[in-house]
Amino acid sequence: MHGSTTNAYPTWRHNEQELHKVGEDVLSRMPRDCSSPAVEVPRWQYTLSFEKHLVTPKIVNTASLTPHDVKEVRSPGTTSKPQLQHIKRLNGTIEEVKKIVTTLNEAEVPSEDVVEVVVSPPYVFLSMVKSLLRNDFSIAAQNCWVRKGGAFTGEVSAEMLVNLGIPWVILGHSERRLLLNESNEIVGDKTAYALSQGLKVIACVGETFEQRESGSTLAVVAAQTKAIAERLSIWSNIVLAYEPVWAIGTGKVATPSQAQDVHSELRKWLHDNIGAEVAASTRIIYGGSVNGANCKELAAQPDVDGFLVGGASLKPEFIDIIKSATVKESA
Ligand SMILES: O=C[C@H](O)COP(=O)(O)O
Repeated sequence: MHGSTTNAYPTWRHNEQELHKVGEDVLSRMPRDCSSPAVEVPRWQYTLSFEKHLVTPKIVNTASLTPHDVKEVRSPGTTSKPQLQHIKRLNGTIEEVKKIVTTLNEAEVPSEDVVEVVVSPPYVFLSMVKSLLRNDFSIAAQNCWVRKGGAFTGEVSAEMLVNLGIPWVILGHSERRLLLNESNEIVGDKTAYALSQGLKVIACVGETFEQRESGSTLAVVAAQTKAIAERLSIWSNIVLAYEPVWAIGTGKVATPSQAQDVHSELRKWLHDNIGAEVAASTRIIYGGSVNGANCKELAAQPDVDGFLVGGASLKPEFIDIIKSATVKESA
């Protein structure tokens, strides 16, 4: 669907000319702003991100793993079970990661048919977490290469994640969009390729503070979503994560109304541009300063299907966040 760019990324064996072509292609698509989109999954999803103390999804810092995100997602009217994903950024040590996993393993949380929990540690901890984590929780990587693996030193391919038995990958997080210049198109390409290899994707979208202030929030998330949607034909393995950049790690959580408004518009966009079934079945989770105190009210919003949690996932309150998946059921 990308025409000339479809085969622009060589595989293992390529020559210098091919590499140069890839580099030019990537650079030519680097964004000058930060508008981007996201994806889908079953109803409820919780993503725990150990940003500074834990181990999972995102690669953030190296020294300390902090539980960065716990997300709960529930999509209205879907048969799919909740999904909880635990994401950790680039922080942490082996000891810290083990401690977090132990806490998760000992936690009493709703059953798998109520909430799906996904833990996302940095690459280097994926195998360890996979071997230690309870079987009813899943694992996600925090990123993967845009195309088939090859001579791209330092990158990790979707094929490698599949080979490791990692079922999920988070793509398009605002930190990668903003700090590493990942454009909407690159995020869309990454999503399509990861899905083609059998990975399930949590695709992140969200506006900056300036974009919200200028009234372009919906246009930004729609453009981000469109760049993903136009590269997909099947939506069963995608979860969309709405993460307003201004709320990530700031303590300034979106109000339930703000979150619901954007989630509702994203679902409407899916309905109008993809179809009613995809709109109803795609989980749209919220991320950005979710904690034990605000999770229930957010989870009660009709179009909030789970959370992508960062900082709070390092604390005991992340269990409360997971449990908020039951809020709608008891309403
Ligand atoms: O990956 C996690 C999200 O970016 C949210 O992070 P946060 O819960 O620390 O704001």
